Amino acid sequence: MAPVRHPDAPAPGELLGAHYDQCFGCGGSQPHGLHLEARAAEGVRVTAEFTVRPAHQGAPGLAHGGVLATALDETLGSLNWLLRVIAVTGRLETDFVRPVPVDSVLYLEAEVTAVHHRKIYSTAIGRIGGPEGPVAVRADALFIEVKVDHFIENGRPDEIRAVMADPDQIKRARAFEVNP
Ligand SMILES: CCCCCCCC(=O)SCCNC(=O)CCNC(=O)[C@H](O)C(C)(C)COP(=O)(O)OP(=O)(O)OC[C@H]1O[C@@H](n2cnc3c(N)ncnc32)[C@H](O)[C@@H]1OP(=O)(O)O
Repeated sequence: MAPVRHPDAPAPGELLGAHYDQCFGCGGSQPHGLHLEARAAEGVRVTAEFTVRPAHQGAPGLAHGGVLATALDETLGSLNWLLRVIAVTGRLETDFVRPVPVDSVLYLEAEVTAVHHRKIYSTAIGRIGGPEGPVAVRADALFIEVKVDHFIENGRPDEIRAVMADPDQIKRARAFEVNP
């Protein structure tokens, strides 16, 4: 089935903000994290930006492939907020097309292509420098819808309790959006 944008999804252009401040992909409290910023786009699409820092190197002066896969995973994961579905990555298939130098901005675009029961199919592309830049990475992903119990049963109790104690209801909901 074609994906359906939730009526309460953030408006196109709106920054999604971090879903969890300890998230390695988007959280502000991870000094070496990606600090990726995703923005809602039209339909079930997002755009995102991530600046490659020295802490993200694999080879000298170049981004680590696993870090780039994280940027793709994080961007693809943020699509689920537009569907308002709690889901985790089941499969992430990545093409590394071109090396990404430290200090460059990776500009990402992602969209949900189809939904089948609990399965959410999505795709993403990352370009160096901006929307017209050369393609550096691509990914196709399968996210699987889960209940919040997935996190409560599998996560560490201390972190779960800390999130549940947050008086901010939106923050509580978003922490479990994908990966606490
Ligand atoms: C905004 C924030 C962005 C953050 C982005 C970060 C996102 C993440 O990184 S999440 C963390 C990484 N992912 C995980 O930890 C998930 C670990 N895996 C799991 O917990 C489980 O395997 C889980 C929940 C994915 C699936 O388990 P379960 O709920 O038992 O589902 P299961 O019945 O096996 O599968 C459901 C369907 O998905 C399919 N499926 C499951 N896994 C896969 C896979 N890897 N490849 C292909 N198909 C799969 C199954 O075949 C099945 O299909 P169908 O309904 O057609 O028979």
